[in-house]
Amino acid sequence: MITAEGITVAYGHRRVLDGVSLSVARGETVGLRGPSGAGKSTLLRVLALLHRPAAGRVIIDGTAITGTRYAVPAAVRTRIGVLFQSPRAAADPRLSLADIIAEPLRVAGRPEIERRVAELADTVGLTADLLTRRPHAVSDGQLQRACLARAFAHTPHYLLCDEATTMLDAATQALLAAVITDYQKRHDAGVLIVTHDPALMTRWADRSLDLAQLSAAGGQ
Ligand SMILES: Nc1ncnc2c1ncn2[C@@H]1O[C@H](COP(=O)(O)OP(=O)(O)OP(=O)(O)O)[C@@H](O)[C@H]1O
Repeated sequence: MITAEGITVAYGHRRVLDGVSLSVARGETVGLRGPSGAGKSTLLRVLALLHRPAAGRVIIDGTAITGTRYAVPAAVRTRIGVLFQSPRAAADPRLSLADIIAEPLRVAGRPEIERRVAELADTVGLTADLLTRRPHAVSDGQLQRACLARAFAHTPHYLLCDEATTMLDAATQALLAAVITDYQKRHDAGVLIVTHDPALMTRWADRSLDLAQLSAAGGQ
């Protein structure tokens, strides 16, 4: 299980999250909603160990985490995969799609990177001809698939999706959701989706949470 416990975050003097708690178990899909600016992305970044909260902690499979990013042991850090809203902002425009997918494998010094990239590309439905292209030469949907393959690189226990299908057409959105659901079934992964789309939330999430109800008084 991945748990946020009493998370408080302030940017300058402005408190964005105030003692927020939530948990996502392996195998379940949790939807997180809330008005724009409520702090959904901020909470997701805290859970992804990208942002250190002013108070509270993240607990992953029973281990309380101290620190963020590379200060967290790789064995724990790699249990989390993240997919952001904009693949263009999340991918280096100078790299080929193959290199984008390979990034986390190279950082970890993994062997047989080419084989693993081909396997990951296959998982998300990217054909070999697309892998040599750079982001400007593929669609948003294709690039988001590469970002999803990258998120799967270390076979995470938890996948955090921040409005990850918002800018895609309905068909591509459904395809990505199917890929994620299939991954979830195969690996018993916990999935957290942040979305403004009530239909998507109903279709996809096992349960949905309203960020406004997760702070100190009503954490769950
Ligand atoms: N790095 C930052 N520095 C300063 N303020 C920030 C930063 N990141 C976010 N904020 C502010 O914190 C508040 C919460 O932002 P956040 O993106 O977490 O909300 P959100 O619920 O995800 O919004 P949206 O649904 O519009 O994406 C917003 O007012 C935002 O402007």
